[in-house]
Amino acid sequence: MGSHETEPRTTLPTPSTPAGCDGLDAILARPGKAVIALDFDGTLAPIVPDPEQARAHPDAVPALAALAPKVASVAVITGRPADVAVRYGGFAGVPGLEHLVVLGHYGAERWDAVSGEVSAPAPHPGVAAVREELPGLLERVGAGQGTWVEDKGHAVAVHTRRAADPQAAFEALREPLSDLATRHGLIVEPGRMVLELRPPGMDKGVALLEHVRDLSAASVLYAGDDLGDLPAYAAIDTLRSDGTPGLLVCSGSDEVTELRERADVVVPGPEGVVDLLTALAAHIG
Ligand SMILES: O=P(O)(O)OC[C@H]1O[C@H](O[C@H]2O[C@H](CO)[C@@H](O)[C@H](O)[C@H]2O)[C@H](O)[C@@H](O)[C@@H]1O
Repeated sequence: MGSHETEPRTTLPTPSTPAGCDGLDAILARPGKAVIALDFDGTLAPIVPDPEQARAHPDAVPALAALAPKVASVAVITGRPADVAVRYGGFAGVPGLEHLVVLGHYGAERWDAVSGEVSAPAPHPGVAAVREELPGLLERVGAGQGTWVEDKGHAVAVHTRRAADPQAAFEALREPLSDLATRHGLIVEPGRMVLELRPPGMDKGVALLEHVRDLSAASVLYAGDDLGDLPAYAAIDTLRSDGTPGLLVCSGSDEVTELRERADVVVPGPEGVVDLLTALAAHIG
């Protein structure tokens, strides 16, 4: 269900694993010590063909705002630049989200609602070099119409969703883009019909671990939909083995199966994520 129905769903799903049950129990037992962390595209925002048109699900911000005052922290951890996620999410100046944190560029950037400021690392020189070489490379490999370059400042992403055959275009670009990234000290981050060339050294797992440990949180929920979320899933494994329970949520799609297989709870896309957040807030009371 979603925005078209009048009653919000308040039934919490039963996690499919004992560890997931422990995670959910721990969040409900001591919500004030829980971190709720979520990816943006595909999790809070429905996937759309044009990345510049992505926006948070209309019920996402109200759901986050209802939950945030009841938990230790709500954080959005995204591959987007932090300021872009804040804009597309509509996260700034929202009552209830005064302490929201957005960790952008896979955790390399941080936006705090408290200050409204973004802290960002120095640019990696490889990004400028890649930006320069990319048009020539795309022409040489015959990347067709519909292949689109998103300049993210600290990274460059090549999208194929709008190509005639998105998956074939994605596969054809994998190797040449990997070579280009390697030559300039970058890595390739594959995602849903996107290959991103970005600096190494940070991922959503590192970002999530730091955030949870900074807050001395006692439990954590992470929701994601794409390959770039797998390090955050691994971070939850680490936290669990250190005695901090966690809940792995997959915002399900047909495009990525890896998360679905590892998740404790699978929900049907951003609409299902919103329902879960709403149910959590209702259960915390
Ligand atoms: O970490 P995320 O918040 O999930 O960001 C990952 C990438 O998301 C965006 O691309 C994806 O969403 C687009 C809009 O729905 C879609 O068109 C595209 O196919 C998806 O891959 C974004 O454009 C990238 O910069 C992010 O890295």
